Amino acid sequence: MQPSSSITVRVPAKVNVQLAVGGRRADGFHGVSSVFFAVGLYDLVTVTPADRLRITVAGADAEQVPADATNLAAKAALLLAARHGIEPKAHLHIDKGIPVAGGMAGGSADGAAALVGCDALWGTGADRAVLLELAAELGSDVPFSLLGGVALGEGRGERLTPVPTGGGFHWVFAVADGGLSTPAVYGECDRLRDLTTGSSDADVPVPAADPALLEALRTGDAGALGATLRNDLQAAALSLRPSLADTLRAGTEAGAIGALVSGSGPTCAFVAKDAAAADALAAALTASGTCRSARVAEGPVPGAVVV
Ligand SMILES: C[C@@](CO)(OP(=O)(O)O)[C@H](O)COP(=O)(O)OP(=O)(O)OC[C@H]1O[C@@H](n2ccc(N)nc2=O)[C@H](O)[C@@H]1O
Ligand SMILES: Nc1ncnc2c1ncn2[C@@H]1O[C@H](COP(=O)(O)OP(=O)(O)O)[C@@H](O)[C@H]1O
Repeated sequence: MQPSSSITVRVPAKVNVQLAVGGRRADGFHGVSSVFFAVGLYDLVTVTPADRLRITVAGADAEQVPADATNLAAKAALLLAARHGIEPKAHLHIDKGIPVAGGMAGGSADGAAALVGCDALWGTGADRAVLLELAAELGSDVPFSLLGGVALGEGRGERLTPVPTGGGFHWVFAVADGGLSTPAVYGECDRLRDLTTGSSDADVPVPAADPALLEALRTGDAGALGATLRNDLQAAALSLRPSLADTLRAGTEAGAIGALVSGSGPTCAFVAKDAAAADALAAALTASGTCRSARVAEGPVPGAVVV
């Protein structure tokens, strides 16, 4: 394939409609049963030929995103180039639409988008299985950003099985001021478990997917989905950021049919019964003063795709 001048990849955010967290593993990760759900808030990653690897970032909170080799998109480009024994010559421009450090896998999204974009730019022709394997090396959530839709993530979240869904769902996301660190939230989860059980690992049940939640997804039943949302990191996120309780309450009082912290937070996610209810809920959340902004999104949507 001839290298083209510029390739743009669109990649969605995620919310975990279930995040069941097991005990710490020997490698420091936690076993999870994570039902990932891709929603229509997007980053755009544009890959252009260059004489070396360059990263630029624009969009909301761009100044909080590293424009160096620690950026997950840069790591993805370096990994793919090393795999094929080529120089990582590309300019990766990231346009952030996904809240930064918000529990919506924005960095993972950019890692997945960079894999897809660089593979297309360099004509390396990696097949899906190879991209998924490289994605898992980059981070637990990166494979899902490639796949999109709805999927059950096991292991540390990287082993994916698609989950069938019976239609679209309407979401509102309350974006907070400032982020939360994912390792800090897992650490707080362990600390809280230590306090209550004396051991954070021994008595923690092996996480498993909730059949009622899978059925709600399969039938497209928003009310049943709202009733079965679960996030084992929520108590830890609330412990580190108590004001999130006000956000969750504001959304519930404004008519949300389900509410939870998205992943490690601090973004709060709300299920609405239809598009009009989602708009009304977003307006009420904005007026409540309990979040920086409220954004409406539908899902599920596909993973990283060249546009
Ligand atoms: C919590 C979740 C929920 O989907 O995402 P966010 O809400 O932050 O986006 C994920 O588990 C985050 O996945 P990701 O952000 O890819 O994490 P990684 O880079 O693999 O790991 C970062 C750190 O998080 C902790 N970690 C991550 C995954 C996991 N199953 N157990 C863990 O304990 C570890 O401390 C690890 O060093
Ligand atoms: N491309 C990227 N976009 C956003 N953050 C990134 C990126 N690459 C590295 N990071 C770092 O990862 C941290 C977590 O960001 P992000 O992936 O948005 O949040 P979360 O892990 O909560 O979903 C950020 O604070 C930032 O320092």
